Amino acid sequence: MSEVASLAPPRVPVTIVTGFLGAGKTSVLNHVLTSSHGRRIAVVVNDFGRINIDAELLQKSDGDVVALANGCICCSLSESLIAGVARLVRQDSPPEQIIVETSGVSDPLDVARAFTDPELQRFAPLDGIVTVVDCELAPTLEGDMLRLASRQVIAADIVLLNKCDLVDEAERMRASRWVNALSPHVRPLQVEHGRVPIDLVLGMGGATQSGSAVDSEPPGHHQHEATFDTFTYESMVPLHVQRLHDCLSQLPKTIFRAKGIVNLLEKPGYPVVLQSTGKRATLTVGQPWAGREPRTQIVFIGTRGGVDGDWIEGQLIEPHFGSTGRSKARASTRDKREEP
Ligand SMILES: Nc1nc2c(ncn2[C@@H]2O[C@H](COP(=O)(O)OP(=O)(O)OP(=O)(O)O)[C@@H](O)[C@H]2O)c(=O)[nH]1
Repeated sequence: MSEVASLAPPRVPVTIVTGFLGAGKTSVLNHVLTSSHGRRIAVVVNDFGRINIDAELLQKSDGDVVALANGCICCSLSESLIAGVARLVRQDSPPEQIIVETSGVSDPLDVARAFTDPELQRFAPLDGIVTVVDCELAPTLEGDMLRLASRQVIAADIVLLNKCDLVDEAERMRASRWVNALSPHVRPLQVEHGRVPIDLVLGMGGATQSGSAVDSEPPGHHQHEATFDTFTYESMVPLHVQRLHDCLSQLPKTIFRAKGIVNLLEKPGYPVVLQSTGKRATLTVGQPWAGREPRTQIVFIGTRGGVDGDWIEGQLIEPHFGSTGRSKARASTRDKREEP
């Protein structure tokens, strides 16, 4: 009997954390991972850009992190998601819970659909979908961006109205009404910096709302690659803080998100974490590079055709580096994907 039990795959519930670009998904994840709950949690993080910056920013150092980059787990990386979850569950000491952080361009119902696979349902059942909303930015979205953000809310079992510190009561109510109009069954929870009660995210006890929505949604209704572009700037040459500041302050509205690790001229020996969402940007000094080679890696994400890599490079590359020095020093890429 005990032998049979040990041969059966463990059942590890999966929570999907989703939300628009920069809404605060990684903040939620870091809050959960660093809180004292005594549970062993593994995470799958997906970044749309070529480099998985989120994996770098996670406050988790053991092996229970699966990083999937350069695509979206709701479409091009769906099989990698399934394989990653399977690997986590089948390891010698499997986690008690898996959290999947989608990229900001993901449609969570498509991610959830991967979990309708009977085999996956057996060992990694979907527990629920948590959608993080930036209550400052969400009401300003339009067109395709608004449609995507709306789908993320419609899919939610729980909605977190994040960044409440940045808005007044009237704006919080506005964001709250927007959520309720889309999804009358959820009561949005107001939070700051992703600080959500842990039990709300872990052990939701079955994907009631998301489960039924998944079944009723037709597949293949969206194409991220048709909607979003990314550009990755990479360089070994230290970057002047003023250049970075000037670039960020002039970013066109078509770029929603920039994030990465910066090798700043003014801060030798330390990587500096760049976070930029909408018109806000922060730089935070990280732990020393130690053995790592200092380099700048910044991913820019925006609308299709709205991310001008040449312009970004023109802003960031130090003018005293001639063309030879530049080509050696940098390796930026307009992130390539299959055309839809
Ligand atoms: N003021 C304020 N800033 C926040 C809050 N939550 C997150 N941020 C900041 O917003 C930026 C984006 O937060 P992340 O948690 O990385 O957002 P994300 O949704 O994971 O971003 P992507 O994965 O790129 O889509 C970071 O600079 C955070 O520190 C909040 O409640 N208030």
